[in-house]
Amino acid sequence: MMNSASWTPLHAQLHRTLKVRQLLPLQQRLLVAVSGGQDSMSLIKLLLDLQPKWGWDLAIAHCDHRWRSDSGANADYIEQLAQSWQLSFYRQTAQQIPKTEADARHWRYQVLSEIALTHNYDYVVTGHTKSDRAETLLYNLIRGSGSDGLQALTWKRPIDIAANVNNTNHNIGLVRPMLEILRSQTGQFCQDQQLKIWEDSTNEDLSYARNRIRTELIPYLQTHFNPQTEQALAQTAELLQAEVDYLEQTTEQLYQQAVSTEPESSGLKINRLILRQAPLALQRRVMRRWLQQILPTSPSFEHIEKLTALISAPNRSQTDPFPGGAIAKVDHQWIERF
Ligand SMILES: Nc1ncnc2c1ncn2[C@@H]1O[C@H](COP(=O)(O)OP(=O)(O)OP(=O)(O)O)[C@@H](O)[C@H]1O
Repeated sequence: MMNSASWTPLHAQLHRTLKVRQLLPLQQRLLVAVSGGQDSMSLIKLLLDLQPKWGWDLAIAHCDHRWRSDSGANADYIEQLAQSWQLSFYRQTAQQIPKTEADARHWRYQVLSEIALTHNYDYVVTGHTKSDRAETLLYNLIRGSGSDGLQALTWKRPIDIAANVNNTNHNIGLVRPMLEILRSQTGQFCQDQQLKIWEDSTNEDLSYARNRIRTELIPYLQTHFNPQTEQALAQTAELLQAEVDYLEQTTEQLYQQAVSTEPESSGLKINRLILRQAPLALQRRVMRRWLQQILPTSPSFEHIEKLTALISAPNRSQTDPFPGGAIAKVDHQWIERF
């Protein structure tokens, strides 16, 4: 058991968040993703200290992208820490060095889900913070994302199981328990706890946009507009998340009512009379849902708008071809894919 002197306000905050949001139930097997940076180092230390109260079985996973000459030493350091804490340690080294941040992320989640599946972990836990949430929201806002992108980093979602892994009966949750904690707090915590951290210089090389949001845009907004910018953005993300959840549930119900259940149409017809009653926000979402079924790529704003226009267009109206060559056509109350 930890002594009370090492119980800090951050321990209390995380403990409370876990309780209130019911993110990581008692006694579960948790695979904690540790990069060596201040956020995930704080995460593992905090979870380790809370472990006696929750009875989890903790382990560490580290993915070595081989981006830096000292990345092996970073992995060794985390391995030693795991040993000193008597935790299982899983290390995966990239065969090919990922070229972009997105490739690296994709590989990382694949590795994490494979380790979790193979070794029977119920949850993968990452160290994303409130600051990450604020940055992700801004990043997506600038790129023209709708509310789905602006909800920016959810607390909990099922992890995408890699396609090459067959055993999909096992559901693994991805949990981000530190979304109420700021990066400045994890920095301070590592200092106070004398946790050595590995600064991630790859950010500077590979993720210009994200890095500049962090080092230029947020400080600018803090200085000139609102010192609590990170709080404000993260709060917006939190509100949007609940709204998006609600809209998605309603969309699913409407979609199920509107899509044809005739066996020969196999979901390729949708009833526009039903959709006509619905507000535009739901029309767009149902159309996006339908397009996701019938297009090979993810639908763009323009695709969704073209299809939504058919809901009130004259009979026999049709769209231009979508990627993959399909078109959508109006046949009385139906919109059909050809
Ligand atoms: N090399 C790594 N090995 C293990 N876990 C990692 C690694 N890199 C990142 N993580 C995990 O992911 C969290 C977020 O890291 P970071 O912000 O660098 O990733 P990101 O790519 O911006 O996030 P996202 O994956 O959501 O896009 C870290 O706190 C850590 O838990």
